[in-house]
Amino acid sequence: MNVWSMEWSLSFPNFIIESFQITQHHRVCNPSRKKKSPIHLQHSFFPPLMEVSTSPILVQPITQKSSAVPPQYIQPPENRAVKAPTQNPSNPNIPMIDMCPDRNTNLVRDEIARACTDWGAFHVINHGVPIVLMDEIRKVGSSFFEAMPLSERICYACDANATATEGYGSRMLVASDDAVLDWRDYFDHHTFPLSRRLPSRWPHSPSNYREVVEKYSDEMKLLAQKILGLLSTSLGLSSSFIEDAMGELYQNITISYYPSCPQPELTLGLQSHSDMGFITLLIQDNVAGLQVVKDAEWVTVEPVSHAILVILGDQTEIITNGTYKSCVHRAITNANKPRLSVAAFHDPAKTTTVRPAFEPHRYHQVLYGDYVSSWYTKGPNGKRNIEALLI
Ligand SMILES: O=C(O)CCC(=O)C(=O)O
Ligand SMILES: [Fe+2]
Repeated sequence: MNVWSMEWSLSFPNFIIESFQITQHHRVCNPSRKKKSPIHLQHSFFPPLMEVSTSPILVQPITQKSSAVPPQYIQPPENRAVKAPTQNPSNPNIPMIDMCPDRNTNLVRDEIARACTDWGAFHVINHGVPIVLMDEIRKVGSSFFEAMPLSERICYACDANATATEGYGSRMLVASDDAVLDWRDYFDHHTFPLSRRLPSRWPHSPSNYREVVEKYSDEMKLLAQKILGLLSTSLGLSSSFIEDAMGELYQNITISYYPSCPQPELTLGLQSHSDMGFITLLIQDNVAGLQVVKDAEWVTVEPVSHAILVILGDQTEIITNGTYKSCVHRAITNANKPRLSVAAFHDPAKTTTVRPAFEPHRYHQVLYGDYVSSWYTKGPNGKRNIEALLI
């Protein structure tokens, strides 16, 4: 047993029992089979400490048990979020682009080009995605985390020993056992190609959960294709250039839930990173927490309920030869309210090689599968992975 687990066991003995039960529940419940009652496992024995020396699996149960942040969630001082000045003229709001079909396409394209050059991220409105659908996915997502009992939620736990598996978890970005943990739980859905889409693995409740995620996934794919077309033409490429280079589109939808945190000054909801793929389309609830880097400063992306945030990923930086940079972002925590976001990631197949569209190449070409493996083994740490490809 390491020192950390000893301290943990002294300060949080109830939680140790509970985290062990979570692991056990995961093994016995399968949402597609008849539900088994977890009751028979509860308090059946006190687990030996050796077996529970790993970190807790989920964040949400900690917040219900403790007023202190466990040591594994404490960020080193250089990574902590210092409060941004409320009004800072060098920190303007992220660009807002009106995609209304009545607008002149050249104008929209120019605005997108400027936003991609200056920020690597921008809000879109009048994007064509029904606002009711955006509200519905936020609603079914928060119902999963807040209305479904933990004993049922845990039936959907992802495989904690593999990376990027579908389901309910907390450790997507964690590269090693001694990495600082994110103050976030999530549900990850595999949605495209359709052969990966298995709604029976998604939450059964509320009753419209699966239908809403499917519809939302279809809408996000259409919007992603539209935006990739505009990115391509804004660089003088044919409108299908990036989509063709991407090949078969892989889409994951991650609903992130950031519980309120007793010591937000010590933690991060999600560490600083850029997304691996081409573009991410993100919506948030009305609780601020997402921050992006602009001119070496962290800027908060204020929630706009009907807007969708477009975040450029590393493959877009590679294919545009660095004309458009991927956006470094993170999520901070707060002491008062949980926060929810829904991210739709659009990536190539792992067998696709991505290379710059312009000469001379400033980045090495990369097999996307290799890029993903390096991201998961080294961890994101801002832009470390893409910088390794610079020529
Ligand atoms: O929750 C957010 O606002 C950010 C989520 C995110 O960056 C991610 O999942 O990659
Ligand atoms: Fe991200």
